[in-house]
Amino acid sequence: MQIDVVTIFPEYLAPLRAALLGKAIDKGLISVGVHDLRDWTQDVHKAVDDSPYGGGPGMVMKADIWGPALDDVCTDETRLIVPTPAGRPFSQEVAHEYANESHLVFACGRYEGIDQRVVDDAARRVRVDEVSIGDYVLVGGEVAVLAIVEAVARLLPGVLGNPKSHAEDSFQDGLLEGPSYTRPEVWRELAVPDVLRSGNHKLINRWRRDQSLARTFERRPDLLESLPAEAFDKHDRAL
Ligand SMILES: Nc1ncccc1[N+](=O)[O-]
Repeated sequence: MQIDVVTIFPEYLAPLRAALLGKAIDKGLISVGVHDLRDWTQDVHKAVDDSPYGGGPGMVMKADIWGPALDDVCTDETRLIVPTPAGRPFSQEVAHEYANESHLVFACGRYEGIDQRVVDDAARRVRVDEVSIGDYVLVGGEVAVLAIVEAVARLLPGVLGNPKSHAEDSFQDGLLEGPSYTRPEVWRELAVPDVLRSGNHKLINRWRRDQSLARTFERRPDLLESLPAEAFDKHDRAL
């Protein structure tokens, strides 16, 4: 998978090459290009923004800078992703969608966003997604790109050591993951739940499912409501 990021803060994307992603890049599973938007400016001040039509606070990033940058970076295969608080919610399901793509381009907006015509024009040639990683306002899209790329990259075959670990991911079965434990057996007088040391895998799986349902019910009842009835077995319903 080829990932390209266009940003005015290329150094913000340095963590992409660290740790898990660094290994994926070394293995050739992912190649990452980070491009400085200012390379497409023509003026001596390298201006990338201007005041908004219609007035209002802040600055808007210019279409006549973004357009040429995306023309150079995007191909016919590109899925263009624009992180914005006004976007559709990013989720594990969307991460799986993106993991099937061959070329992701991320446009990082700063200030009050990017002139809408950039998205409208790009949509004539490539698939464009405006996505949000949460209902809060960051200063720019770079942090969202780091989050999205990490969520996508870990789904790629060969990136994670143990491919089975996706199966236990939170949200994989639509529920939150329950609690985990490891040695020592007792720590500050807190003992690991006996069932986990019983070796009875049927009981262990049942206990884990109950913990997952209870945690989801308590913290994210919305996830339970969005699951179809057949997602629950008769034991679940008895809870
Ligand atoms: N929440 C956000 N704030 C600023 C830019 C992008 C954002 N997002 O969620 O993708």
